[in-house]
Amino acid sequence: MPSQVSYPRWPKRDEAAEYYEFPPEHFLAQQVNPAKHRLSLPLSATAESSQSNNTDSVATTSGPSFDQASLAAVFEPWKYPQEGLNSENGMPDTSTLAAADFDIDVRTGFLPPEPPLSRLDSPYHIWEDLLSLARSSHLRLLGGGASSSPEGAPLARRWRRRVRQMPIISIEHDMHCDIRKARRGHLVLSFLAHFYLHSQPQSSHQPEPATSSWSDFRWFKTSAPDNELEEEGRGAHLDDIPAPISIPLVQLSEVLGLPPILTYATTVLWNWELSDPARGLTPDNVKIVETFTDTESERHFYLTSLLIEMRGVEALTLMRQSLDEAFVGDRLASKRLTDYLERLAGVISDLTRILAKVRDHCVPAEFYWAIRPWFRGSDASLAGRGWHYSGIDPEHVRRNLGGPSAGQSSLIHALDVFLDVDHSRRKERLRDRTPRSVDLGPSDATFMERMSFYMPRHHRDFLHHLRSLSFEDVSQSEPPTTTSHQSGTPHPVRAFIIDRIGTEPTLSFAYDKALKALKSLRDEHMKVAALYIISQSRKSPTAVHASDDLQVPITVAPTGRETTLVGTGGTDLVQFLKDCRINTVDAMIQPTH
Ligand code: HEM
Repeated sequence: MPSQVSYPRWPKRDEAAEYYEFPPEHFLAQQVNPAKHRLSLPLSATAESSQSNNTDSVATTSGPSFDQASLAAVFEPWKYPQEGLNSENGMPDTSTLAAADFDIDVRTGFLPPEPPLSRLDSPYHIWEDLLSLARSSHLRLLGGGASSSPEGAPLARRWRRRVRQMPIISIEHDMHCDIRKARRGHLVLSFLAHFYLHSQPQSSHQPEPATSSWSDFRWFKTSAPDNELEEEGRGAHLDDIPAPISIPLVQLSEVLGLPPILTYATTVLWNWELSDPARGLTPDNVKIVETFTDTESERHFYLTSLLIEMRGVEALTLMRQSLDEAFVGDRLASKRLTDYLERLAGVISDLTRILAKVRDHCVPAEFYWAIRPWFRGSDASLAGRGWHYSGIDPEHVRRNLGGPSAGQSSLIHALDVFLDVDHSRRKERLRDRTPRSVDLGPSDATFMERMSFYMPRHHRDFLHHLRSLSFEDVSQSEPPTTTSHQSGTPHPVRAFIIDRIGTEPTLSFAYDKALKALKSLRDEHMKVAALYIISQSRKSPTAVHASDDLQVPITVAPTGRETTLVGTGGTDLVQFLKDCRINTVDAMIQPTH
């Protein structure tokens, strides 16, 4: 008997939501007891449901920002499910943290099946209030320098004091066992942490306000310590996350399996709501909730990734079906696998088109100078010493964590794992590897491996599981001639295809086609990175004229002309992106096709 493991159901059309034990036939159970059965799970489920109401939304968003006609073209012919998503109506119930699952939904992929909460109620409303207040308190990067208005700096300073003075709220009221609250809590606290740290002036004193304003009375009439200005001036609070944020943030991070910092999951996967709850999750009905700058550029930046995740749901389905076929391994399976790989190439091309459209509403200079610096992680703290989590870590302990990056998208990692793109450069390839300009040889912890640390625990587990899948035990009668894992364990899809190069050339052609599409995605990504980061770094921040509110001091971004550009996750950017592309090409079976 196979060992019994509980996973979420990939729901059929009308099944009730529940967790169940994988049948031994399913590819996710084949590790323990393979049995040759073809699975015919539906491509997408269409359960009917109603939408949860988000009437308490505090969204600061405008409508969807993609050109809807061209967006529709990208999402055609695949139809994103129109139905609402609710656990009462045939959806897997991911609302409990007790579920041993990969938290991947058949209709929403790595996105939660229900819209994320857009506001927490008592007692956590205090965090929400401070987040709302952050927007009206003139918080500027590095204190705003000369661009700050006379009343701006004291307002911001008082906001930071309020953060330090807020009560420490236990997550044990109900947040630790409610995943939607836990996600929203992580989002709010990590936004607060980044607002708090990155709005502090890095040096010298800020000008005092000429007069008191109405809001001074309303929010801060009780205290205005004289030494506060001096404290911030000498950097007393730099790189220090106050206990009212750090304690619940670290606790929630443990619950969610995330580091205590802003991540891709926080800014994208859990940062959306529906314009019209009745219409369900569709590309033209989703909008971003939280931003640092309240700009269209920032919303569109997150939205681009969100739409990629949505379109990627079909890729996950195709991967699952392909693995089923590779497992069955008969002639019909080869035909089906060829078809799935061709379709996967089409989906990846759609991802490329969505990525390219980031240019439509995200202004490069705004992104580089006014938005991206808010993402800085503690590994890029200007003082270069990491962040201290007060109330959690001893005084001398500093944590070095990277800021959010779409490199943390489990979807792109899943594509790499499924197609056997090897970023560690440790596996055997069919040909000599393409040399890199700086060949560092195999690495133990590649950037991509490190990035998985920034994914929610269940998604990281899913990738680990996908990586460890092998049908070696069932194919002993027909052992693969080529191994692709360092350990010698055959990669299920690649080994299947390589074994049939001579007899079924269309199969390897389709596999390479999917890899070519992934390479094109990386080509486009490099163009985007060149536009949004490399070329901006060569300009002056004074070129940012988006609005007075976005004016940033010259010290805020990496100094004007960096010799080695560093990504948000701390990588040598150009070299790294080139390497990712090289590793994609190296996975191809017959790249000259
Ligand atoms: C304006 C848009 C974007 C810019 C400027 C940008 C920039 C970057 C940078 C600087 C890196 C280096 C890693 C690091 O963060 O340290 C990176 C990596 C990465 N980004 Fe983006 N990115 C953008 C959009 C996206 C989107 C929408 C996705 C897909 C959801 C994405 C997926 C990735 C992936 C998977 C990596 C890891 C390297 C790779 O697999 O090729 N990026 N990006």
